[in-house]
Amino acid sequence: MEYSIIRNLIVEIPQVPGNFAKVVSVIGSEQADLGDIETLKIGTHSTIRDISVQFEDEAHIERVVEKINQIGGGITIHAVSDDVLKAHEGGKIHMGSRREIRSLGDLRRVYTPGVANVCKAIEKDPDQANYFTSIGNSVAIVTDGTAILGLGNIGPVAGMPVMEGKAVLFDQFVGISGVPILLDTSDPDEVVETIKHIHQAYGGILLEDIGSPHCFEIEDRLKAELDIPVMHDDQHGTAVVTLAAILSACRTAGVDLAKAKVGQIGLGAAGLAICRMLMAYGVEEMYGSDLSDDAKDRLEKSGGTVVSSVDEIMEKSDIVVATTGVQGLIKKEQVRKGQIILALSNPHPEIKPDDALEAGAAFAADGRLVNNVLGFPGIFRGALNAKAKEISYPMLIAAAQAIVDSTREGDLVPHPLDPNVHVAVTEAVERAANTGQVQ
Ligand SMILES: NC(=O)c1ccc[n+]([C@@H]2O[C@H](COP(=O)([O-])OP(=O)(O)OC[C@H]3O[C@@H](n4cnc5c(N)ncnc54)[C@H](O)[C@@H]3O)[C@@H](O)[C@H]2O)c1
Ligand SMILES: O=C(O)C[C@H](O)C(=O)O
Ligand SMILES: [Mg+2]
Repeated sequence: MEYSIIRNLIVEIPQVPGNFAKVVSVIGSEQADLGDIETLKIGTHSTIRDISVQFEDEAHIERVVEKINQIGGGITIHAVSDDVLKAHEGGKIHMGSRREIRSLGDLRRVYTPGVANVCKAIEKDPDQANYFTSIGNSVAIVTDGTAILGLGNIGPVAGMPVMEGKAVLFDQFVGISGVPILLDTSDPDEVVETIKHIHQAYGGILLEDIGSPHCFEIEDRLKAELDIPVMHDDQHGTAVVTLAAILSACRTAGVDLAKAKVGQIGLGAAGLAICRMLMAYGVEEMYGSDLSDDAKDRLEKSGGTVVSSVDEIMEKSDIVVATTGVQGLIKKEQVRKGQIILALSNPHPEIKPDDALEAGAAFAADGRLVNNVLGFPGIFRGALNAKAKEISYPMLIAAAQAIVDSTREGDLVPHPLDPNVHVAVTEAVERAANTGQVQ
């Protein structure tokens, strides 16, 4: 069963023992996936609950609603609401101010004429901008909309909810102001030129959901031409978290990563970066497959071995990572006993972790669990804290190591809401930026 829709069922349940269980059992017997339950109102005779449920499609929702309404005894569905859309009403972010203006004195300090002195101080010594503006705490989240999650080239405006989401994570996890920038061009010359012209307002540039192959040239050129940290999240944020998950799995399984055979399905932005990171970490046998000859060439040039098909990767590899954007690409029959399988495409993985485990995998995870949210916030916080001019390989390895160190024995990665992991990544990256060393 593929769950692609989340809805909230607002259900009134008369207070008779066993009534709530009847509702839950209908949801279970119809194979819908029960999520959070919130009590909205406790009355004398009945309780109103908001039950979050994942469904396959609209027909599935209708079936479950009808069955619940048929239970009888006063059990009634009052509304079916969409929690996800509700959470997006009005957008998820806004630019706020850090100073209140309550008096004319405040106005003169915060704005004119006081502000002119600050401008002159920065004109005289541009470094002062680090202390008297928000620049050093702001990161531009830049997309051209060409590889939004695994949804493909849906354009930058359709990708805005993802960019706003990244801004929310930046703010809540590490206190960075993330500012979405939507580009209506994918031409590397134009993208680089545009970002160069606007970069001065930001302490760093996070490139997000920019497709391959143009993402490689864009990132390389920006890194060379700007003296602030630039990182393509889908490449390096993903590679860091994937390396961390693989290291944790190897730790638990007692496997030596350098000696393991690793297969990567999909050699786009995320896939190629994962291969490069794993090979730099010491993996000797790195296999990759893609539909595009250019993508395969890039892997060969980076030192990996191209194989012809998904079948061959599944056949050969102890550890399999998939980042194709293709839901259900890996079949249960292709899974080998004891494999570690990370099917990282969002919103739908190449194989569901439960299916992979059922087919014999030793570890399996999807892109909701192994997600670059564990990496990019702390990587940028650490880089900004250190006033680093770039995000270097030792900084990325330090981030991966910090994620491994924050992972409980037996888990693949920490919980993304664990504030300790973002602090640990920040500190490790800052240390690596200052010393050039991982530890
Ligand atoms: N979990 C995470 O943190 C995370 C991070 C980044 C990307 N992703 C996911 O990875 C996926 C790819 O993202 P990307 O930025 O690398 O996109 P991309 O477009 O750069 O790369 C996708 C690659 O997959 C290849 N591909 C497509 N179908 C294939 C098939 N049947 N067999 C082999 N290769 C195939 C394409 O040719 C392309 O090279 C997306 O679904 C995205 O959500 C997940
Ligand atoms: O946005 C995410 O959840 C992860 C990643 O950046 C992706 O593109 O899928
Ligand atoms: Mg992304």
